[in-house]
Amino acid sequence: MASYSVLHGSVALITLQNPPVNALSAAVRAGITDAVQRTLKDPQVTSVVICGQNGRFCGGADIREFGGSMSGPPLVPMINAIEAMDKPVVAAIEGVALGGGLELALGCHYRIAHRQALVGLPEVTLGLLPAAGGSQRLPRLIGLPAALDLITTGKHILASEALKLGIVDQVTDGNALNMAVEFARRIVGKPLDPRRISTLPCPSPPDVDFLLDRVLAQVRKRARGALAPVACVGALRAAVFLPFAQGMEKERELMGALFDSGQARALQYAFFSQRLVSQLENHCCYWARYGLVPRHIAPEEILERCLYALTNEGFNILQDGMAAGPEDIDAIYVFGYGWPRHRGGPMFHAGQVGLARVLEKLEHYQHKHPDVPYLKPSPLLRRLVAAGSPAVQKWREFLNKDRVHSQL
Ligand SMILES: CC/C=C\CC(=O)SCCNC(=O)CCNC(=O)[C@H](O)C(C)(C)COP(=O)(O)OP(=O)(O)OC[C@H]1O[C@@H](n2cnc3c(N)ncnc32)[C@H](O)[C@@H]1OP(=O)(O)O
Repeated sequence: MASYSVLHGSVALITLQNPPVNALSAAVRAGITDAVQRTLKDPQVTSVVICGQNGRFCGGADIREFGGSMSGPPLVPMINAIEAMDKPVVAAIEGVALGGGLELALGCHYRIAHRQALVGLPEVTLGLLPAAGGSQRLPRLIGLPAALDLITTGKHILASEALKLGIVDQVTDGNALNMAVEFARRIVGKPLDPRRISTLPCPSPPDVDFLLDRVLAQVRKRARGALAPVACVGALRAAVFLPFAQGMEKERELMGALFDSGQARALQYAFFSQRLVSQLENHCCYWARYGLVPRHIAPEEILERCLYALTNEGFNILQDGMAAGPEDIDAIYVFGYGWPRHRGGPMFHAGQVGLARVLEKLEHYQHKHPDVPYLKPSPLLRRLVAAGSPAVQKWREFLNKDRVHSQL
């Protein structure tokens, strides 16, 4: 939800309330929409400040809502309505203004931030793009090159850097909310048209096509096969070449294609699983509460059982002749499945770890879990170890010999 109060008899304060990061859930969007209506109707109110509860402006759209059907007022018309207000609206940014949170702030006429606050449009890291007007407003505010950098990387930057880029208007080491309220009182009566970012032209360099093509090539190389960074460049291209309303249409169309993609679902799953893992401690408390003694599982055990079973299956695939050599399997993992390039691929990595060690581990886990077939060491792995664990480049010699024998 969002609370509404009036300070000094004339400054409406809208406070986002959805701990811990004041994400823009349906209830928060409804609260903001109601509060905006109240400020419009209240003749005593001459300016508005939007802030977040507990020193955090807003962590963006509520990612947990993405899985279900959307309810409540949509974000885009809500932000457009704020920008269109004829009373100045100031965002008081403390803690974070990320994703939809920054997009909300970009719909305000001014942005005042605490120096340590973090701002950014990290949607790309969730397989999305900033589709609440962020891809159209940010380049109009700070120019195409800087917007391309922020939106295609999704990085968070400090408010002090955001000030240099022109994203925020003022930073303070003190209380950003107090400063925003004082600022809001002072600017009453100043023209608002130049502060409505959607009405501004999008400043772009003369070699704009060259720049967009170069960034597109870079993002394709950096995140092979990822859809979101490419869509982000497409949305920014629209910001340069189309009027705001048509750019918003393009932003919506591109977001539609991303939203239901397996990539977006996978990245959002990864976001929550990363946080769940860090709550492992709490799971221990849960066990203790019910008087259960959990079996201690070291992180290495989880890693080794997954990794060595994968490698083991690679040896079986090689032996069956389904892949010509270990390089085929490694290339699939590095270029198709994001295996860290600096580890060469699962088969190369097995060689680095030591084939004898991989075999020993598989035997150990097979002994503990005899019902798991993937842990039964591959005959090829055994033969390679017996032959003194040759380097990965030599494995083909063993394979060819095996395959000739098996065809006789
Ligand atoms: C039309 C579409 C428009 C816009 C699209 C978007 O806005 S997509 C969302 C963009 N925002 C983000 O990607 C920010 C994601 N959050 C973070 O990066 C961090 O959580 C943050 C805000 C920097 C805070 O970090 P911190 O380390 O302090 O906390 P933690 O990450 O552990 O998060 C605390 C709990 O909050 C939950 N959470 C965070 N952000 C969101 C969110 N946007 N929606 C829903 N929930 C969010 C997080 O899961 C943690 O929950 P818990 O149950 O405690 O594990």
